[in-house]
Amino acid sequence: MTDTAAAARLPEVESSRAIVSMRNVTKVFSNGTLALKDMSLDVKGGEFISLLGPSGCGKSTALRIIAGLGAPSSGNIDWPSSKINAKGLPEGDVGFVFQDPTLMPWATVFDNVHLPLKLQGVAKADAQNRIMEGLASVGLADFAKAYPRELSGGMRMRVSIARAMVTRPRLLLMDEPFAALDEITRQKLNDDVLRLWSQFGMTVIFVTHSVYESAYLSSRIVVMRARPGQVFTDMQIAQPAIRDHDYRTSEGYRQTCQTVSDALQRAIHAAEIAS
Ligand SMILES: Nc1ncnc2c1ncn2[C@@H]1O[C@H](COP(=O)(O)OP(=O)(O)OP(=O)(O)O)[C@@H](O)[C@H]1O
Repeated sequence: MTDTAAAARLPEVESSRAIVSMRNVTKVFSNGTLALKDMSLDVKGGEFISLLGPSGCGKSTALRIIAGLGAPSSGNIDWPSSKINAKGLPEGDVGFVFQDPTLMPWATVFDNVHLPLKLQGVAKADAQNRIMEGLASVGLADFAKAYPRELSGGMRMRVSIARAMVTRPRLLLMDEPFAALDEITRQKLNDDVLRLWSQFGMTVIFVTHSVYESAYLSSRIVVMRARPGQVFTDMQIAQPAIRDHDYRTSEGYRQTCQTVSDALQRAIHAAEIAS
């Protein structure tokens, strides 16, 4: 993972056609909490969308509903261009990275990355090339035989990303994946994710609290508000196709951070007025 690789050119947004659409999704939990109200969002192929908002505004709830890890109370999720399985989910089209790497501690790095393919019935021998390619793509080809306890937090997260990518999902969902990591590791992983996005051209929805992270990564930022949780502002981010250390220190990046930060402040204020 060199700086050159991190600075790879980013993909174009494919088309005007959504690969997934949230349509008027409302979520009320069994304890009565209204987590989302009438949330609609069209996600187009090749986009890198950050869901940004204050704690409790429903970012994770929205992501989990898109992933099929929770059902909406009303409204629906449409997959206009995917083959849908019996559970109403797209076949093999979605990968999920959680804040915690959630690796199996008793299994090697290789076996952890094999898991999604194993669940699809792909034997280890047949998966060998794909797993090793996946590990190489996150700089961990030499750690296939290691156990999670032997890795740093950043390396464990890389394994988690390789595992989510091993089925080559069209849509990668990431729920605050780097929130628990130190700033230096976080910046490196931000560059890794941009490089993977460039290499594989998947669509990404990335949940974060960080204005700076969202401004660095995204082609589009959806700012959410709380009480009720819903989209407050939806912004296209006019950034250069190449993002690297120079971009991090540029006036363009500073201005984007300012614009996003202002939108976030307005979203927080709107929720305060409503409560
Ligand atoms: N399983 C649940 N049962 C009841 N309430 C829940 C459940 N999960 C989330 N909530 C509530 O729904 C609201 C939205 O939570 P959610 O985790 O989606 O917000 P978030 O924006 O991701 O927050 P954070 O940034 O702190 O992770 C919160 O009020 C939360 O307490």
